[in-house]
Amino acid sequence: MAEGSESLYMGFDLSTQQLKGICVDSNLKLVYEAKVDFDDDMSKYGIQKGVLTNPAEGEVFAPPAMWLEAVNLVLDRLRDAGLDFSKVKGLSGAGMQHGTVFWSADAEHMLNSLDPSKTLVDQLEPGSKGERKGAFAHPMSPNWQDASTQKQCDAFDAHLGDPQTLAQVTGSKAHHRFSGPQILRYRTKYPSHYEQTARISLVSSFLASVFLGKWAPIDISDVTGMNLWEISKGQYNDALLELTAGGKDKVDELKKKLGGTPESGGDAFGTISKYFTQRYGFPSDCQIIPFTGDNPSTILALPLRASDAMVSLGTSTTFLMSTPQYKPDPAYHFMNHPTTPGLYMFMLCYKNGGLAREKIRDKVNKSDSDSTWDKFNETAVATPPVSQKAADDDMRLGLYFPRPEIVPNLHEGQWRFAYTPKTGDLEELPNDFVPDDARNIIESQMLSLRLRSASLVKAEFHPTTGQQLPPQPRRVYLVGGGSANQAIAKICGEVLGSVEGVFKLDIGGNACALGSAYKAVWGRERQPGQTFEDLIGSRWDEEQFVRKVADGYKEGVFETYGEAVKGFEKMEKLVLAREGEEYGKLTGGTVMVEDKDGKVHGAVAQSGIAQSAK
Ligand SMILES: Nc1ncnc2c1ncn2[C@@H]1O[C@H](COP(=O)(O)OP(=O)(O)O)[C@@H](O)[C@H]1O
Ligand SMILES: O=C(CO)[C@@H](O)[C@H](O)COP(=O)(O)O
Repeated sequence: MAEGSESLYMGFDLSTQQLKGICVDSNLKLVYEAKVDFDDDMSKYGIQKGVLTNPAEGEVFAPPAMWLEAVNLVLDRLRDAGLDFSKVKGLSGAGMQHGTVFWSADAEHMLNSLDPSKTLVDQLEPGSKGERKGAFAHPMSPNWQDASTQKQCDAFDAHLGDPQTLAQVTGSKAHHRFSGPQILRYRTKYPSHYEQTARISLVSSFLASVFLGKWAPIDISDVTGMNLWEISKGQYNDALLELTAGGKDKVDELKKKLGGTPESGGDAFGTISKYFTQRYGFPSDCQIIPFTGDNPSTILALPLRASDAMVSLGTSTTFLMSTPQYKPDPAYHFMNHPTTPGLYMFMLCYKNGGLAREKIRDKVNKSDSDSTWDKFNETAVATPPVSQKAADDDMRLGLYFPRPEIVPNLHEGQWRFAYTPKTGDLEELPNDFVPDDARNIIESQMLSLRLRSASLVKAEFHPTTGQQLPPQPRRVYLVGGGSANQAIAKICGEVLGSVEGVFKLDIGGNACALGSAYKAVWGRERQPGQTFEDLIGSRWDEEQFVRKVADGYKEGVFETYGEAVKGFEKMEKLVLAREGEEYGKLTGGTVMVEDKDGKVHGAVAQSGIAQSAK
């Protein structure tokens, strides 16, 4: 039973390009939403698409000061829209995963003694206006798009033996953006800043700390995206802490910087700080429910079943499933579920999502300033699957990476191939834009998802005929900015299948912030022992909240893409093998490839560019 229509709950999403704030009532109905767009509203920070870059070192970062400024602005906008903060009984939030924030020793006192007549940024980060005396030991937060830590990643993988073992222990092999390798690099690149760092937050716990008025713990889900947490033991792994901290005797100091992590994802961290009660009128008993990563928060936007998949089309493309199976592998991530012990979140995350699609859209529009999607969509839909006009034609496949990619670990570049399914031949095509790229880039992203999620989906049955169908998701839910796009939805359904079709949440544009708000509802209103799925499921209004936007499984087309997946896998391996030597030199790292006998090994030095591979 809902507590009463007067209770409101807030959810925040601090993502790459925006801070979004929303408000729902106890019945999960969206009542207010507002956002701050960093490029539009915060251009004085010099950011582009929300971040700053240092390409020479592969660094991507953003200033936490900008996020502080955005917190005041988004709350001002919600108040202007009519939100009465005195009704807000609880709030939670999400931060883009894998950003790391370094607080100074003064920060906690500063957070706890803020003057409500002044903005957060003026009090917490006066550093930009003179001597550095602010709340941060380092003015920048390494962003999830950062690729500067290959050396540290190699050390992480090697420390426990190999990438497979690290994945088994922490849920993921070493990744550039994960806090473990990031902290290791930070400690060696900025030793005095590391020394002055009293607390290390993720973006989620950074934002929670601001609302709490003291350092908030990293939650039980986001902590599993750091390459530091031993999932089976529910604690930090000492060997990995030792590597990160630089010695056994430094482990306790690092543990203190990281703070503890409570087991429960629902028990409040405490009540809101008086800065917010006094400045905005929040009630003093408004509870701060654990903030988590944006991806774990997204899977809380609906009662997701184990056979459903979510595809988040934001700056990144991510693929998410909730599953009771823990099957870690270097190719993807497993994390603790944010609310339900015994469940895990399976995730694939690509850097080249929205921005890569925008680049092709700009080519189709023949303009960098026309941000309409109409021509891109018309072209994508008019192009046949994998550009095959007749069944015997070659398939057109490509990789579109304007930024260094995570999956696979490859430097920026574009590659286009013709694949002959009958012979398995791949022939490289000229690397120039052609209009078919509109369809082929969507296919490329979806084929990669299909390839890597194959072991998690199972055979489904046709909803009306009962006929057994090939393994695929039951439903695909699209979220994030790109979910507004009908052509992407259609092609997504054709490639990934999904017996019941492709769906979109129909309650506001932001599933991630919604998931946070639902978490706040659960955190405050659950009965003893009531799971998140149970409470949200009991208040869920399927007809109002969800809309089918495209068909899923289509006999024939799904099988064609099954052939294309084989070519796609081969193409990726070919490009990895070929680019491995150069990439290895650039990053000091290794790239895993498979040889002709199917054995996987690292750093293939294959000079010259193969024009075809059989
Ligand atoms: N109609 C559309 N078609 C395709 N992509 C879109 C559309 N509208 C927005 N986007 C994409 O959504 C992205 C932003 O998604 P969003 O989830 O809001 O971002 P983030 O959470 O990463 O800040 C943009 O980069 C843009 O490419
Ligand atoms: O998981 C990751 C990065 O590791 C990404 O999903 C980020 O969390 C960014 O999300 P968006 O800004 O694309 O929503």
